[in-house]
Amino acid sequence: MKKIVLLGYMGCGKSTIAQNLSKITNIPFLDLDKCIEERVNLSINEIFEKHGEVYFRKLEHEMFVELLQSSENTIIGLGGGTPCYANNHELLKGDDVVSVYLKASIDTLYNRLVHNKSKRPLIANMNEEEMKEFIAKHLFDRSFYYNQAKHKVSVDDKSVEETVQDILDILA
Ligand SMILES: Nc1ncnc2c1ncn2[C@@H]1O[C@H](COP(=O)(O)OP(=O)(O)OP(=O)(O)O)[C@@H](O)[C@H]1O
Ligand SMILES: O=C(O)C1=C[C@@H](O)[C@@H](O)[C@H](O)C1
Ligand SMILES: [Mg+2]
Repeated sequence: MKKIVLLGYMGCGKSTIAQNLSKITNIPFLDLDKCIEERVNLSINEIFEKHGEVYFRKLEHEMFVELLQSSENTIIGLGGGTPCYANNHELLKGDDVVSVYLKASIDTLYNRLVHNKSKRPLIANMNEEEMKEFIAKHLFDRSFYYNQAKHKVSVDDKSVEETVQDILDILA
């Protein structure tokens, strides 16, 4: 069964775009972060605080494998770091996987995240200057993994509808 997998940096719009794509295609959407939270009954912040990032990455890998194995067509929105750990990037290349990297510039990400960081533990405690520097370096480190996706869609200066249309074109 086909899995449409959306990936990219925190704030690139994976959850927002996946929800809208799901409405149009009638393919159910599963948000990996939400699935993890429901599995352990803790928020992402609480998992990081109580158990640390290594534990989170292990759960994230297990849940991603599980979602890929389900027998339904689904849209899966990954966490921002998912492709960058536990060889998860190899799973983006599977036969039944349509993986799409939602590519956003540092400025787009910064502008979206600066007032929206509290639920994102990696940046929650940074000031504005630190955040910009962090996003720039982090995106550079992660780009190799994001670029393993089969398709790439630029999201800068696009509305949600325009980005969704770009993905529909890929699926056509
Ligand atoms: N054109 C756009 N496309 C997508 N999101 C947009 C757009 N314009 C503004 N936004 C906003 O940017 C934010 C993107 O956040 P979203 O939670 O969808 O990203 P994410 O990639 O799922 O992040 P995370 O990895 O942290 O879960 C939301 O607040 C959304 O409303
Ligand atoms: O970019 C990341 O590493 C993360 C992104 C979020 O989606 C969550 O999965 C978590 O906050 C880690
Ligand atoms: Mg999300």
